[in-house]
Amino acid sequence: MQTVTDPARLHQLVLQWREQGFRVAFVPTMGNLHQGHIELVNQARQRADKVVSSIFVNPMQFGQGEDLDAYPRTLDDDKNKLYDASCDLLFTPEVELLYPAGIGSQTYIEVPAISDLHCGNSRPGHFRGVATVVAKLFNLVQPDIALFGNKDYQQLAVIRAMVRDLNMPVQIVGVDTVRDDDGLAKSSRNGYLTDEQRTIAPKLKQVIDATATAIHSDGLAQREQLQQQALHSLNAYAFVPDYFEICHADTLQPAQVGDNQIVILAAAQLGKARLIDNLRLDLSK
Ligand SMILES: Nc1ncnc2c1ncn2[C@@H]1O[C@H](COP(=O)(O)OP(=O)(O)OP(=O)(O)O)[C@@H](O)[C@H]1O
Ligand SMILES: CC(C)(CO)[C@@H](O)C(=O)[O-]
Ligand code: BAL
Repeated sequence: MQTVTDPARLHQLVLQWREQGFRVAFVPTMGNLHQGHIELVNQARQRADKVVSSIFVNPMQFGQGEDLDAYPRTLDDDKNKLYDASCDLLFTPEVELLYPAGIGSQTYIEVPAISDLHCGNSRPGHFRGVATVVAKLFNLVQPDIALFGNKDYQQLAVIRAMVRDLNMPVQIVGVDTVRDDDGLAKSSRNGYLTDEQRTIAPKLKQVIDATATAIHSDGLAQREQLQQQALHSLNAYAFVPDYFEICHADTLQPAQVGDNQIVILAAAQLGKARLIDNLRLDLSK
């Protein structure tokens, strides 16, 4: 596996592959890799001849007071994991090389409507930062396909909308959430949890599952009450919930009676960790 820090060198290498007719898959990450990331690389490996991954803690998607400085940086360990997963090329740019104009002067991409909801409401400018860096990375890597986790459901929706609206020639693939045995979605930020908080953390998924069971038996007429109950349960378990919303799976707007494609989206603070999780439901079945 080759590691490249210079964007121009990365571009040169992938262009050579393209000239040779190789199909290129891309897995962007912020590092501190876990089995969720490795599943993205494994799926990329199955779908392409060459796999490129990036590790870049993107300052543009972090707000004031968020954990940009504290975000875990474990590059040597990450490189070993990517090597073991047969990644071909790792891109680890410096901030100054990826944002030569400076972040404040950088041309940006704003995906309207969907970026302002849920996580975007709590983290203003977050999805502008995500969409912009992903577009920059796509331009450098020029992948045939790019893989993202369904755990970051809204992020995936923002990226799909960007690719559609800007006619980007890349296929976006969503990969199912990899979980610990007790159901907690693997996340780099789980490392912020104390031992006691780690025992509480799986309750987030349990509350989502209980809400799904209620929707399957009673439908969506009680949507707001179900949301309130879920928030109440999370509070009782010592989370500080950010949002718990039962939404249409595509628009991410509040689900209406009669909608079949549903997603339950939740975010909650537990100690220093902001945890997110979600569940897709198909009510037509
Ligand atoms: N448990 C998981 N299963 C599958 N994919 C995941 C999982 N966690 C993260 N991913 C995906 O990995 C990619 C990189 O995510 P990122 O590096 O931010 O990791 P993360 O664990 O989500 O960290 P964070 O705590 O910052 O949210 C994204 O596409 C994300 O959706
Ligand atoms: C997609 C991404 C790599 C963009 O910085 C990041 O938001 C992430 O790791 O999910
Ligand atoms: N996985 C999403 C990246 C972030 O929280 O900034």
